[in-house]
Formats: sequence, C-alpha cells, structure tokens
Amino acid sequence: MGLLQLLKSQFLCHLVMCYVFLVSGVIINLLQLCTLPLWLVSKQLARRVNIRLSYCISSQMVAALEWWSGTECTLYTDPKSYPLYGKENAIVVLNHMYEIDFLCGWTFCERFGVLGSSKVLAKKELAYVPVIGWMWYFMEIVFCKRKWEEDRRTVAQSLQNLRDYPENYWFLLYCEGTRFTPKKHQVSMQVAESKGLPQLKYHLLPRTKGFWVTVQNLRGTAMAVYDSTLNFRDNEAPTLLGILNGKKYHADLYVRRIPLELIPEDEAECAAWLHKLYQEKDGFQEHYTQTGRFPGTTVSPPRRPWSLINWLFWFCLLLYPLGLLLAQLIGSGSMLTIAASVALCSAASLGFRWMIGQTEIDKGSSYGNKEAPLNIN
Ligand SMILES: CC/C=C\C/C=C\C/C=C\C/C=C\C/C=C\C/C=C\CCC(=O)SCCNC(=O)CCNC(=O)[C@H](O)C(C)(C)COP(=O)(O)OP(=O)(O)OC[C@H]1O[C@@H](n2cnc3c(N)ncnc32)[C@H](O)[C@@H]1OP(=O)(O)O
Ligand SMILES: CCCCCCCCCCCCCCCCCC(=O)OC[C@@H](O)COP(=O)(O)O
Repeated sequence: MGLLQLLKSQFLCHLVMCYVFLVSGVIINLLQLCTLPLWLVSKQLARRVNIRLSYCISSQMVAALEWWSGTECTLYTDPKSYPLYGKENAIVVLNHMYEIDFLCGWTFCERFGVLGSSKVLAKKELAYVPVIGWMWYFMEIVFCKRKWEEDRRTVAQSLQNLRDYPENYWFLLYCEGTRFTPKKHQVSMQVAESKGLPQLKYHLLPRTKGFWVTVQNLRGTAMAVYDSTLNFRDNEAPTLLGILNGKKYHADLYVRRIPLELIPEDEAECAAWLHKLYQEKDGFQEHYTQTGRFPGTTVSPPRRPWSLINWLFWFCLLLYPLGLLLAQLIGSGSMLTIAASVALCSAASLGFRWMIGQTEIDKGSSYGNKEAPLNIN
C-alpha cells in the first residue's frame, strides 16, 4: 500500500471530511432557508440560486468519488445522442443494484453540467437525512411513500411543478423501487410469474406506475428517456465507505436515448413497454457478464475541476476555525470541556455513520420483501 493510499484510509482523514461535509452542508442548508422570501419575489431566480447552492453540497460527494477515490467512469452510448446529453430535460431509468449507483449518476450529471438541477423520485424517508434530504426540499425533489393511493396525487403534482423549471435537468427513476437483494428478487419473480411476465436475472420486476405518471406529467418538457444500465468492473460491489477509504472503482454505464414520443400514452401499454425495456436491460447485463463490456462505442466524459475547487474551498474555509477551536480547547486545560468536546465529536461521527448507513443495502427497507397484495384481474 502506497503512502497516499495509507493516508486515505486513516480515520482522522475521514473525521475531517465528515466535519467539512456536515458543517458546510448545514451552512448551505441555512443559506437555502434564507432564499425562501425570494420565492415570493421571483420563483425562477430562487430556483437558480438553489441549483448553485445544492451543487456546493452534492459536488463534494462527487469530488470524493472522482478525485479522492479516483473512480473512473466509462460511458457506452450512441455518438449521435452524446451531444444532446445535458442540453435537454430527460427521464433517466437506472438499475438499482449498487450502494453508490446514485453517486455514479451524480458524477455523470456533473460531467454534463446538470448536477445542481438533477432530480429523482425518492422515498420519503430520505427527506429527513440531514444536509442531503434538507437540500432536496429546496431542489423540489419528488418524494413518494411507495403507497400508490397516496402517491398518485402528490407525485403528479410535484412533477407538474417541474414543467417550468428554468434549467435543464435529468429526472432519475429507479423503477425497481428498491435495491436488489436475492430475497426481493425471488419475491418479484413470483409476481412476474403470476402476471405471465418473463423472468429477469439481474433486475427486480419494475414498478410501472411511477414511470407512467412521470412520462405523462413531463411529456412536452422532457425530450427523452435515457435508459441507463450500470455495472462495475471485476464484479466489484462498491460502497461509500470504500470511496472514503480511497478505493478506486471502474464504473461502466450503458445509455440509450429513447425519444419520449415513442413511449405509449395509455397506462397498460406504457407498463408493457417498461417491462419490455427491463427484459432488454437484463440482456445487456448478461452481455456484460459474458464479455466484460456493454454493446456500442465508449467514451469517457472528462471530470471537471469545479467539484474539486468547491471541495477545497470548503476545506480552506472550515479548517482554520477548527484549528483555532482545537488550540483554544487544549489551551483551556479544562478536562470537562475536553470531555464534552470528545462526546460531541463522537455523537457527530455516529450521526455521520448513520447517514452513510442510508446507502447500505443490508440496512435497506423491507419494501419488496413480501409479496404485496396482487391486482390480478
Ligand atoms: C448520459 C448519462 C445518463 C444517465 C446518468 C444516470 C443518472 C443520473 C440522473 C440523475 C441523478 C439524480 C439524483 C440522484 C441522487 C440520489 C438518488 C437517491 C435515491 C433515491 C432513490 C429512491 O428512493 S428509490 C425508491 C423510491 N422510488 C420508487 O419507488 C420509484 C419506482 N416505484 C414506483 O414507480 C411505484 O409504482 C410507486 C412508488 C409510484 C408506487 O408504489 P406502490 O408500491 O404503492 O405501487 P406499485 O405500483 O409499485 O405496486 C402495485 C403493483 O406492483 C405489483 N407488485 C407487487 N409486489 C411486487 C413486487 N415485489 N415487485 C414488483 N411488482 C410488485 C402489484 O402486482 C401491482 O401491479 P400493477 O400491475 O397493479 O401495477
Ligand atoms: C464529501 C465527503 C464526504 C462524503 C460522505 C457523505 C456521507 C453522507 C451520506 C448521505 C447519503 C444520503 C443520500 C442517500 C441516497 C441513498 C440512495 C439510495 O440508494 O436509497 C435507497 C432507495 O433508493 C431504496 O431504498 P431501499 O428500499 O432499498 O431501502
């Protein structure tokens, strides 16, 4: 192990990163709160300001992936579609198998200039995660309870609000609704069987309602669906802790641009279209397993310096007061103050560990573990 690699795996480094991320995040959340009156004066200006503020948070995690861990990302796509990426609104359909698939998604957003404005249909529980969840509130992220009776109205309303969004965005949809586990796969394949649908090997059976409602509500403003299939070289199962430890991964993403007008408007036809798409995605994963690559030509969109510059800015801004505080603390000689500070730091690092836990599959929800009551006619 090289010296740099050894340094990256040190707990003290992680503690400093945690401090910078949490403190800068809360500062940015507070600045976002200050933009609330601006919404009354100019909604579009408030949105543009929030895009930039959100970028300051999410790009720190992107910087950790791109610059700290040095993870590489290769895009497999049609060269004719490539110039359109980042220049139009799009709905991204991504497989949900990896703990850091959202972060790889963010990296591609960053490289195509839509990181600050990117959106997702996220489970409601994530809205309460400090920093990221609070940031999402100002980003007009669409939340769902994964209870269709409630979601059908709220999700459609939130999507309608995005129709006049002032900057290009990608709207991410994990149609599988939860992350892949062998148990969830087994249950969803029972559902597939009962519906007379073919079995999938690498995906859970997609939930079609969210896709249909998204396509219907963004029709005319989103130009295409980007069918995206992600895999990692060498059978890696990357984790956020791996990234923090500076472990380098290699992500391969296969993207097909499908014009939105090709997607049926009728709900049942749209659902059938999505099921077919997932059968094709399964084929691409099989191809990857057999050959170690996706079909088509490759390109590695270059990483940009902005995420690193933003990260270094927050380090410089926040490390100086931390140093002063530590010097004062030690200088004070008070055991009580020192003990209280240690307790506070321990609580903060536990909180941080809980946040990381949100990305871990074995701490995931039980959604999809049991066969839901089926709607079989
Ligand atoms: C060029 C580069 C291109 C791309 C770059 C890639 C990406 C970058 C893009 C953007 C990045 C932006 C942000 C990323 C940052 C962070 C993201 C982080 C995380 C958020 C992710 C989540 O939170 S995922 C969880 C929430 N999302 C979803 O659930 C979406 C999918 N779900 C749905 O659509 C659902 O339908 C629903 C949520 C709307 C409603 O759920 P509900 O459960 O109430 O209803 P269902 O319709 O699903 O259930 C009833 C029907 O389902 C059948 N059923 C029952 N059991 C199962 C089962 N186990 N599996 C499958 N199906 C089942 C049942 O029979 C019913 O069938 P019907 O025929 O009646 O529909
Ligand atoms: C900058 C350096 C520091 C970086 C470290 C930052 C650590 C902070 C981590 C905060 C992470 C919060 C974002 C959570 C995104 C989780 C995405 C995700 O994958 O959600 C799962 C859902 O889709 C489905 O849930 P399940 O039903 O599988 O359960």
